[in-house]
Amino acid sequence: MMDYMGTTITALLLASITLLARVYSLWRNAQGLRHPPGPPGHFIIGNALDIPREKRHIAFARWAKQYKSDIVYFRLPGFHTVVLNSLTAARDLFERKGDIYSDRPYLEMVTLMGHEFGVPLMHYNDVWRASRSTILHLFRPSAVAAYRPLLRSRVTTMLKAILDHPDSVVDEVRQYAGSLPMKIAYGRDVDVKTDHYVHIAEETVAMGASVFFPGAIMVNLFPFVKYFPRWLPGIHGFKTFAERSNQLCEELINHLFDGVKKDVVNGMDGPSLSANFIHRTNFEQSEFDSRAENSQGRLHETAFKNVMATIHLAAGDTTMTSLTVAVLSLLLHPHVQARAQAEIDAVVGRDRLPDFGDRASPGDHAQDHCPSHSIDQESEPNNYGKNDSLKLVYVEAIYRELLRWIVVLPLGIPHAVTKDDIYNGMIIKKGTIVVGNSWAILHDPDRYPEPEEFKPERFITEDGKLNDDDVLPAFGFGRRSCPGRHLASQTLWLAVVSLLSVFDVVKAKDESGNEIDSPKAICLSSEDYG
Ligand code: HEM
Repeated sequence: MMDYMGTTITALLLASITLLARVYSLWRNAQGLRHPPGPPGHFIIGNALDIPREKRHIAFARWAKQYKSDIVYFRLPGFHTVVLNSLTAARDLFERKGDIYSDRPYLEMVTLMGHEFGVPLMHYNDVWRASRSTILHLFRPSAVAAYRPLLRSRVTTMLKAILDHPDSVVDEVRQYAGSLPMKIAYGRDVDVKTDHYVHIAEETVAMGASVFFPGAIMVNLFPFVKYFPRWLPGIHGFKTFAERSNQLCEELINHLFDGVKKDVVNGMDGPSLSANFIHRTNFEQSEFDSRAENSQGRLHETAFKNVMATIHLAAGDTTMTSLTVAVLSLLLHPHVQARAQAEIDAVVGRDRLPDFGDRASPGDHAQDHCPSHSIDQESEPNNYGKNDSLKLVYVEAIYRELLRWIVVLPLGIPHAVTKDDIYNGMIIKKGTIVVGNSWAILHDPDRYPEPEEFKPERFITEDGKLNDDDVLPAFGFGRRSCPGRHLASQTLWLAVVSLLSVFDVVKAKDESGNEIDSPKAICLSSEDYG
């Protein structure tokens, strides 16, 4: 009897709260505060049927046109979502109001899968702050300079491998890009095609991406289904998926780091961020509390291990994909290759490979202090700041156009807002998921005429200089923007310029001599240059 009354009272309470919330929302609307425009939703399911499974960035950009608003709104059960389709809106909210637009959405499946250990999916709290500031420190522009010797040596290996196997250009750029995070974080030399940890990192990223959207999986919309028994239809699948993910995360976080620990104990360790950390902390597990740092502002081991695994996950896949896209983009645009090669010829000549000193003002090299956490400190003086007309301006424009033309993370990683906000008379409620549509921003025809065309020259002014658009939306926004972008920029630039300086990327031919859609590298001889 008491149970029955309790249930009835709870039900009445819930109904009253829902009613009050609805009345409050109607009252707000009556004050002229409406959600941003968007497709009309249906009862309960909201806009679940309007969201395409693929190429959402294009659908959202289309909605922006259809509803004549750069910011659009849709609703899914339990979630309000807003998409920002213009640079102005992204800057206004993610940057100017960064204090409230920097959380990540609360998605049940992300928690069940154990993905919150990673900085990209952490909530906006002290652990995130400490972890992110460590990554920013490790990959600040001056610290990234320390990786130049490593990048040069890896790029030379890549060029030699392509020379030996001209049809494997994509495999070799992936090897170059994918092997770097493992080397930097754990000091491991890996073959990305066969390495177990590279494979599980790829699987983990793919698993995360497949559920990191409210409507992607039922448990995101109706979290209580996690309590349902496995034998009910639809429950076993997501529970097994979550268990597999936890297993992979555990391996990624602990096994690699513990391997470095063993190497340190045996005196077998090479340079790496993990080895530096282990040496510095000398295995002391000092002063822990619920925060990520100790009183000297240093991360404790658990938080540091999570940061290393984050670097492995966040850096590998994005950079490998960017370089794969780069090779395919060059393949489709032979005239771009020819113009870049002429520039390299004029600026660098044929006696050496291009180097970072030939790079035209990428904006990454303002300060150059010695990093304290780095491996292999760069010792030679750089020549940034030398006359820009002696630099590779067109190659820099290609680098920017590559980031713009095919955006690797077209919708970035969704942010969430931690307080009710009003923007241009529209209400954005606390907890709303806020998506920056980087693709729409980088394909805005007002900023980038003929946005579907691959035109590096759009970044060059009439007097032959680079303009000030460094396509940062490709790396996200505000306080959550990519802290690895300086490393990414160096890694991509060096690979692209080196490829261009040694090879033509052309279409391969099948056995009958017909061109096929996969790339092949042809070494440029001195006659080709002439
Ligand atoms: C071409 C390569 C890369 C691209 C296109 C890229 C892009 C992005 C984007 C779009 C975000 C989301 C930003 C936002 O939420 O607004 C992000 C976040 C992040 N990236 Fe990258 N990234 C790249 C390489 C890297 C590298 C090399 C590292 C590590 C060294 C890295 C580490 C991270 C981390 C830790 C975050 C999460 C930041 C946070 O939530 O506070 N990324 N990246």
